[in-house]
Amino acid sequence: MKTERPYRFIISGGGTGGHIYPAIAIANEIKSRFSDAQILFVGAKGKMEMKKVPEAGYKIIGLWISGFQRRISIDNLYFPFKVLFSYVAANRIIKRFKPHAVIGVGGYASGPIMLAARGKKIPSMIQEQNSYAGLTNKRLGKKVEKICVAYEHMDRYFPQNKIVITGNPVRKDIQHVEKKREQALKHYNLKSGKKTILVLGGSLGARTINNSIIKHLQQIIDVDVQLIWQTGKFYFEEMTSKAKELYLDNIRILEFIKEMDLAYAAADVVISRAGALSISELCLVGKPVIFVPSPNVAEDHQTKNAKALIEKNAAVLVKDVVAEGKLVDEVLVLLKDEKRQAELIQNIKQLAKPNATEDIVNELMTIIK
Ligand SMILES: CC(=O)N[C@H]1[C@@H](OP(=O)(O)OP(=O)(O)OC[C@H]2O[C@@H](n3ccc(=O)[nH]c3=O)[C@H](O)[C@@H]2O)O[C@H](CO)[C@@H](O)[C@@H]1O
Repeated sequence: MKTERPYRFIISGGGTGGHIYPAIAIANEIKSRFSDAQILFVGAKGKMEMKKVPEAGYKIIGLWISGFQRRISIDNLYFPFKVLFSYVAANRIIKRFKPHAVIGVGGYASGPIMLAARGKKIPSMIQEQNSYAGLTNKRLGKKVEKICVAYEHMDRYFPQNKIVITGNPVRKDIQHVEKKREQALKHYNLKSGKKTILVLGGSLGARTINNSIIKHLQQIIDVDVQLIWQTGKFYFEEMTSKAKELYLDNIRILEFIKEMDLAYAAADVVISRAGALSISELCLVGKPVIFVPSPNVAEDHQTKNAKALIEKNAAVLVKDVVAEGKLVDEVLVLLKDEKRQAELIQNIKQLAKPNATEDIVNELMTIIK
């Protein structure tokens, strides 16, 4: 394998922020080491990465690929063709771009590109964000050189000798939010004398969390705390129109948060889905958090992600089924209890992996040598 520079890497995957942002963090770290490196992203047509990756300054090619729907769907008729076409397209991309290595971050596009890379004996690596591995990654795990993971016991899914525990790559600006509180409150036009709750529903938003907040919004308004509430694009209009009737001086409702560093910096306590990247970021920023894991993900993996923290007394868990009844009560209790907050902050910070991105790129360099 020739390794003369400039290096060329393909990063494949996407679908949600939990796959896209780690991919961008890895790309930025490669660029900071090798400014002449060429990086090509490969995603799925129509998915979030086709917008977010170019916004981050990288080129992306979209494959015609999607998952097999578990419910009966007309789209499933196309599925075998999509697999075939995307595999052919992936081979063409690999042949033209001639990468030194391919990194798969999960999501539909990972499969065809990683398989095409293996067919051409190009070194490849998986970055698995969750405490659970999906079917595609489990299969790919047998074929790749390295698997960078964020949780212990991943040998349940992958060959032990390929696993390296690095943590998840987190965007650089999220790593140092301590000094940004005043700037953050100003950004959201909120007051520094008041407590602030940040509500996050993962990159796509979370219906149960939104319903829990809207149902008890008056309770939040009554205790005079501030709210930064990310609804996700599917729920934004519904939530803003329902909230309109209330007095909203302390409430900021947002479809999607671009400046996550400022959102974290402004927060005293956080309510969040338990997506792997949100968890890694919350460990780094060290905030008291109540997790409401999504029950709608493969093998209930968000509950497993969250439990890894709950077992260490590093976060609070409210199950999705009971959230509408008790989430707002729980967050208001936590907001008053500074002793409990301090305990959670201390424990969650212990789980942070601030060097994850550097360690992943170190591993990447070993597979091309
Ligand atoms: C519904 C679903 O399939 N969720 C999965 C998806 O999560 P999903 O993409 O929802 O969530 P994650 O928590 O892993 O990551 C969210 C990312 O989006 C960013 N963000 C979020 C909201 C916002 O307004 N602005 C913003 O920038 C966060 O800072 C974070 O970097 O991938 C994760 C990683 O494989 C999985 O653990 C999740 O189970």
